[in-house]
Amino acid sequence: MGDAKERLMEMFFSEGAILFGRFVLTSGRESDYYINVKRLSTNPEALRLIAELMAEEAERAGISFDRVAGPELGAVPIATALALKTGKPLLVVRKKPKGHGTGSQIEGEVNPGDRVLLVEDVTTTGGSVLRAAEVLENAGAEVVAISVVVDREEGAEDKIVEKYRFIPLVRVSELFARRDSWEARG
Ligand SMILES: O=P(O)(O)OC[C@H]1O[C@H](OP(=O)(O)OP(=O)(O)O)[C@H](O)[C@@H]1O
Ligand SMILES: O=C(O)c1cc(=O)[nH]c(=O)[nH]1
Repeated sequence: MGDAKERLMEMFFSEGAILFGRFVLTSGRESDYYINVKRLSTNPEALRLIAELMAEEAERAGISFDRVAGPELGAVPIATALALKTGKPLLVVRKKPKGHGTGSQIEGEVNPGDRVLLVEDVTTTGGSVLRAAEVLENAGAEVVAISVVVDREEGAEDKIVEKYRFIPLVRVSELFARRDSWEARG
């Protein structure tokens, strides 16, 4: 765990996954930084580390699950990598039901009583991942935990733990604590 997490945290800096400037977030909030986890989830080494850490942390927490789910879009490669790592089938939760064809909001087979590990790339308010959890529950699934690559420590955890186990791999304060030493390296 230690080495994999350290390497992943280093990659936030080396892969340019932390941006500074003025950003509007999905919740409408504004921020002077942005974590672009897509820089990591599109990098094979980082994606593998994320899947390994998520699988390890779920095991350490004693969480057993039948399926892995990821909300569109940021969590899709992460959930896919975790499905490959664990051998558990994948569910993809759309932001909205598909407007044609099946009309479904969930891709993949979900059955009543399925225990689902729901993953996310970033949590700020937690609103996006909680909406996806509700979609899964409306289909009869049980969300046994929510695992996220980075929690921005802006309130998501408090809301999520009201109902679910929450497993952040990295808290944003851990990244900021490494910023000076990373920059000092030149
Ligand atoms: O905790 P919240 O306040 O809901 O914010 C976090 C959400 O915002 C981002 O998604 P975005 O809407 O940018 O979509 P994308 O993954 O499709 O790029 C991110 O992937 C999370 O889903
Ligand atoms: O809240 C968001 O929309 C958000 C914040 C962030 O740092 N990164 C991201 O992809 N989304």
